[in-house]
Amino acid sequence: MSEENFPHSAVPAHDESLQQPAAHAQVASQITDNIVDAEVAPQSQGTPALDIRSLVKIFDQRAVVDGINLTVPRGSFYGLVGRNGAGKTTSLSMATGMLKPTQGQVLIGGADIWAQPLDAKRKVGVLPDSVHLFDKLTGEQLITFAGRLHGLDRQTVAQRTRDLLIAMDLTGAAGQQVADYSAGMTKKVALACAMIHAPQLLVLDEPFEAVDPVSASNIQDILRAYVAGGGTVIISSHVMDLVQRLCDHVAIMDKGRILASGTVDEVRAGQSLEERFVSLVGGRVVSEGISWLQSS
Ligand SMILES: Nc1ncnc2c1ncn2[C@@H]1O[C@H](COP(=O)(O)OP(=O)(O)OP(=O)(O)O)[C@@H](O)[C@H]1O
Repeated sequence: MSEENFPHSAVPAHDESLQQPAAHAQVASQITDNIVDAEVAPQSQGTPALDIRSLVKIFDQRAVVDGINLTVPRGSFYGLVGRNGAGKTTSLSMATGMLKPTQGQVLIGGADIWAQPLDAKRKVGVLPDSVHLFDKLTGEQLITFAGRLHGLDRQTVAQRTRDLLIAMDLTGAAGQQVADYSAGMTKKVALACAMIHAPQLLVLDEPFEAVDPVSASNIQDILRAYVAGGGTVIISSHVMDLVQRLCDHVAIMDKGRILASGTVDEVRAGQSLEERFVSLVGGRVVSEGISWLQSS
């Protein structure tokens, strides 16, 4: 995504009207409308946004990611679903250069994440699973810091920080230390940091976990518009309804392997995604409950 095309709705951060929910919703939708990237769209037929080839991670002599292949087309909204411990976070950590694979290759927009890390990392924004932030900074300082780390000039960073604070409904907490944020607010400020350099690809590990429904809807609107403008999003989630509603592609992962991948309609094959997931992955426990848990 071109930096110039990132939203620049020049709404002052201290505009009191932003404290009103309706005004906030209006501004958020204005920002959403603006996250349309004219430069990314024409390339959407070319190189995949993310190409994972024969990726393996061995921990303690156990392959927790066992030779996965995944091609994420540009302009797609891709869901990666799996049970706890399936290997989603490990895969996404390797895909974004945070964890060295035992074997395999990852290309981001054609750039090898290990051989051309600067080129590849410029193209991607990452929301990791467990977020370690400089939490003595305020939310505004943290987003600004992320923008400056990406080499953006001060004015651009200031505009984008303001836009992102509004979009994430964090203007009221902009001056508060991140250490004092709730889990959902921390997730949102981390998401803002992942987006500030207007990457071509967003890799988001459980982006809606702990986020309130209003903020989740606002973030979903932003991500949909980003994809409509040619950006690519990959999210991991356990929530099948969300993935079925939000994503156009999905991969089902279990025990370090991809069991099915493709468009959501292809993968669910006439069933709901949840039914398809359970039928592929199995693991439903048939029991009569825990006897000692019954009230006497
Ligand atoms: N650093 C590590 N050392 C050893 N084992 C690890 C390490 N990190 C992850 N694992 C193991 O790898 C497997 C996959 O973990 P991972 O976090 O990728 O799963 P996940 O699909 O993201 O799970 P969840 O949905 O619960 O977040 C698990 O069995 C986990 O215990």
